[in-house]
Amino acid sequence: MIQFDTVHKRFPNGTTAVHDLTLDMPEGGVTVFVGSSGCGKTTSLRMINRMVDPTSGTIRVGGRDVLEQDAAELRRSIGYVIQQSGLFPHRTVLDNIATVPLLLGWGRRKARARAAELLETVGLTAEAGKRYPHQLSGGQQQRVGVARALAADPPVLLMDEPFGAVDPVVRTQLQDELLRLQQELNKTIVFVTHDIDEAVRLGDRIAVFRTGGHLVQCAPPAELLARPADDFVADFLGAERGLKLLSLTTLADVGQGPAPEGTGWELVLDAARKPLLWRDEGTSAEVPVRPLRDSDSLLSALNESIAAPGGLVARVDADGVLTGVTSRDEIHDRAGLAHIAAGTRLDAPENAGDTSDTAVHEDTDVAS
Ligand SMILES: Nc1ncnc2c1ncn2[C@@H]1O[C@H](COP(=O)(O)OP(=O)(O)OP(=O)(O)O)[C@@H](O)[C@H]1O
Repeated sequence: MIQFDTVHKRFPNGTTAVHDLTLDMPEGGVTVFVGSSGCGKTTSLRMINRMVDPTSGTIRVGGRDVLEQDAAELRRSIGYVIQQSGLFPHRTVLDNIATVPLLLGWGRRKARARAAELLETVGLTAEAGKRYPHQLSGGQQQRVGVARALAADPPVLLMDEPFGAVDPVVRTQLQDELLRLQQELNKTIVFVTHDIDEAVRLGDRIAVFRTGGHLVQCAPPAELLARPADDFVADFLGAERGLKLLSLTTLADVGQGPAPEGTGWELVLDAARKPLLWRDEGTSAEVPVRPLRDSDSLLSALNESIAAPGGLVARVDADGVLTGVTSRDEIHDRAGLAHIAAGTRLDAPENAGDTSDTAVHEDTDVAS
């Protein structure tokens, strides 16, 4: 859907922001750009909708060279979300969302009906639509920003640190919303972030840049975490990259057995068989329990198995009813398998063709 072919951007002051970038972004996927500050992520993103034009090279969206299209028209056909939401302060939320449909000549009634529908899609009430942006929280404003970008149903969405300015709890909620929306809408999304955890959570593929606008590696999150192309990528992913990898595997196929009864730590259930707490039979000491579902990650399970007395994790179904317990050892074993699977994926015969776009550059041409 989006193709960069040896794209170079040098600003008039001599700064090379993007260095010979070649990268394909498939339709319906989320590609996340990460890298240290000033490595060219935003410039690369902004060249897609011609807010910045490349010095050389070609960018195609849906097969068409962006430089052959009218810049304003192109921008209206591509959704764009930025960190501070970029909403018009003197227009109501509803009118903000209706901006692009109105520019496209949809007519006021149809544009507002579409805006009202989108308010609901991003989890806001109709009442919020009548307010002005400053009357909403930061997280709500970001939701409006996403709704506005989706208003004309563009196939491509560019998101530049859209959740960078909200607290971690709201950030997680917004990420969940985006994942839910993406399942429904299947847009081609390019997402810029500083936060590697956000990248791992949201990305189908992660492109790691380093200073001077060099792409170092582009690969699916599991592959990136298991097989970083070089020390730069490994350092960027952090010392806990092994744990991050476990956040990508769910508990679903980890075995479970009956909860212990009669001796040591016992799992106390309510009348509906929902876990309440762990209680020590001998001392009557009580410890809280955090039951996990099949969709929870191996990382959450490992965390809970360390915190839980006896190293047992309580497993529940979608209604919160106990299905069994899993031991710390079983979780460890599955974690080891997840690492082996991710680390050897490319060596498997059926994957003989390398699926990653890895470009390790030797020169260190930083901004001059
Ligand atoms: N209009 C401009 N004129 C001159 N230099 C620019 C301009 N815009 C960006 N740059 C420079 O280009 C380089 C890449 O900037 P860019 O904003 O793309 O990086 P980034 O990876 O998005 O950074 P951050 O993570 O800090 O937002 C930086 O050195 C920046 O100072």
